[in-house]
Amino acid sequence: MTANGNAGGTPKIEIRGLFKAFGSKQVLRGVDLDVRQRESLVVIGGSGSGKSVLIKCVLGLIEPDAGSIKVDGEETVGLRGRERERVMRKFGMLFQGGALFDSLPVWENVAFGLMSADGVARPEAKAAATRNLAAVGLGPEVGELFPAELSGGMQKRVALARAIARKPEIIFFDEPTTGLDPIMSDVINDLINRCVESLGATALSITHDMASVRRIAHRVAMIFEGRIIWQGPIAEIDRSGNDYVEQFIHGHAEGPIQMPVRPL
Ligand SMILES: Nc1ncnc2c1ncn2[C@@H]1O[C@H](COP(=O)(O)OP(=O)(O)OP(=O)(O)O)[C@@H](O)[C@H]1O
Repeated sequence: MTANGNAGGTPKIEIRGLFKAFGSKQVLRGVDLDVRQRESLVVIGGSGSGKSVLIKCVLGLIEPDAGSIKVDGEETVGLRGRERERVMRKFGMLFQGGALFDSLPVWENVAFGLMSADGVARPEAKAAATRNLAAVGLGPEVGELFPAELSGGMQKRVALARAIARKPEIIFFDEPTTGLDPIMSDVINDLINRCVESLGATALSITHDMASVRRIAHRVAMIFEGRIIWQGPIAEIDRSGNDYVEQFIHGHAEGPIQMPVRPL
């Protein structure tokens, strides 16, 4: 992806001192992170390190115990009802697994938000869905199929078409390439870049897939034990000088990140 032009100004998302525990399990322990306007930031980290919890806090699906999450400079922690909806209107999401509605044809999946939240009439919504499907390389005939009739890669494309349908300012990608072969992963990464660029959107993603990170990230942040322990431009990830990042990007079992494994 090309480097982003706007490094200054108000961050699109500004996270400060974010804490979240579930019972006695402290997951986020003071996350500080900025996502700049129109940049693509990817959060990496091991399984269970809190990536999904972090993204859910930003989305308002989980209430943090402490801390601040500003979107365009506006505090969003604690927003409810219409105020929360107004912020949600800026967001598009591509969930792990696609999260398509099995009972609806593809075009209705793509047009769902347009019809239900924006009140767009069915014919216009269908035309918009067809345009969005074309943007991810799918013909209008795919719109008439049901999700179960599609391959995993096509489902991801449909989920991407749905994520961009309402022209969000910020798009969240949760493991966008999980379960795809390397070639289809590359197609999806490329589509993500094109969609984010053509919308002029800001992207916040989480993934384990380093090939995907290298394709879609302007900047990378690594989360470990509930804090951001390294962040920097993607061009610097191979010379981070950080042992945790080194271990993660090379996938070594040995290193400072220890997986608790009990003997058999
Ligand atoms: N609703 C919840 N209730 C209780 N514990 C939770 C809840 N959501 C997440 N956790 C716990 O928080 C920790 C972090 O989970 P999270 O899903 O954020 O990890 P992750 O970094 O996204 O992992 P993965 O890469 O495997 O998806 C885990 O130990 C998980 O069990």
